[in-house]
Amino acid sequence: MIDAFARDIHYLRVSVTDRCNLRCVYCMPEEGLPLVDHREVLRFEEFERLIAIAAAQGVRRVRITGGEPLVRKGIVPFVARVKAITGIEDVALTTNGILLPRFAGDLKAAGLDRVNISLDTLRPERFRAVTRVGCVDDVWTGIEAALAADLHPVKLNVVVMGGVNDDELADFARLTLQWPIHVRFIELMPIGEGDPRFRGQFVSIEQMQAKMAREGLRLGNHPGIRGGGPARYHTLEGALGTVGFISAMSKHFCAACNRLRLTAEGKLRPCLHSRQEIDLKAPMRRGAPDSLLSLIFQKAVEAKPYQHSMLDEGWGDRTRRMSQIGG
Ligand SMILES: Nc1nc2c(ncn2[C@@H]2O[C@H](COP(=O)(O)OP(=O)(O)OP(=O)(O)O)[C@@H](O)[C@H]2O)c(=O)[nH]1
Ligand SMILES: C[S@@+](CC[C@H](N)C(=O)[O-])C[C@H]1O[C@@H](n2cnc3c(N)ncnc32)[C@H](O)[C@@H]1O
Ligand code: SF4
Ligand code: SF4
Repeated sequence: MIDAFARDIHYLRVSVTDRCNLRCVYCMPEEGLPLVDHREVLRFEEFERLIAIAAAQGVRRVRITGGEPLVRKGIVPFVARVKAITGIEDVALTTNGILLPRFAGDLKAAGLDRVNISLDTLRPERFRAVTRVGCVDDVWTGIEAALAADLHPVKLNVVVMGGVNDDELADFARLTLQWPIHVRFIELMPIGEGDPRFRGQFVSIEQMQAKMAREGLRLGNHPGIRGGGPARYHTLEGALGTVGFISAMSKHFCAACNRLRLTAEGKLRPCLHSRQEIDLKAPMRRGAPDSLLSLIFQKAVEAKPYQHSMLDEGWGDRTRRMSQIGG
């Protein structure tokens, strides 16, 4: 699907649940969010139908996200069904990793291509503070399980926050000397719970790179690894993995945007930042044929803005947090 700015939209991010087993401070309020009623969340068969319709229009990559996708029952057979859809070449999952020890092998067997695992700190007490409930060892066991299952390339997502974890950049980067993993540093976005933190804790990619250089790390350019996202990759000499940067704010990558989002409630969101959402669930449940649902996909593609305006406008959307959009 080609949008109004000649961008090829071929990547669908599917949030299969708004629920999560963590409460990351920049993503969810401590008490959690009012849970969407089960009946309002799409059934896996409904997601499958919509993904097949998107694939028929040129979507080739699917990322399963959430909330935490691994807390939803039936996720493994769902992955297998998505992988079997004609036209889908790459099925990836973004997860906090806590449940990967249990699921990595089965996900691989079901056809999952790869995982991105979110981990913002290597320090146990800090991890507990950032996620409010989590245990960092569980994520490490999850990373090892993903590597053992060959869910390759295994990427780590690190949201960098000033005064919280920006003293761990070198530690994270050095992990790539010992492990074949791809560490990606992400700029904090003023979305949902990230909004009030943004002003005080934002660290730009340029600042991160300057800090790493001061700490003696020499990053060489790297042509990139398998993926459809916006990260720019570098590497340390002799490393098994890479170090990537996702500059969502300071140097956004919207001109190369390739994606649409489908929320757990069956709404198409043309842009991460824009509030607009287009409902697919109601027409689908009223019996709309594939041709009509295809048109709705096209409308969403047409509605994509050229770029986000988070720097000028901040968030201001009280109805949505990152866990509800899928990141
Ligand atoms: N501004 C912006 N940020 C995004 C977008 N998509 C993903 N991100 C952020 O980039 C980070 C990494 O996202 P992932 O879910 O790991 O996916 P990805 O980097 O697109 O995936 P691959 O490169 O295909 O592995 C997350 O913090 C997302 O919130 C987007 O469309 N716009
Ligand atoms: C919303 S989570 C959903 C998937 C899964 N629960 C996880 O944490 O990987 C997807 C990604 O969004 C990132 N994210 C959430 N809020 C963010 C914010 N305000 N700024 C930047 N990234 C954010 C998370 O760190 C994570 O990598
Ligand atoms: S970032 Fe992921 S793991 Fe953390 S609260 Fe949000 S959805 Fe859950
Ligand atoms: S912020 Fe919007 S336009 Fe920019 S890359 Fe993300 S989805 Fe695309």
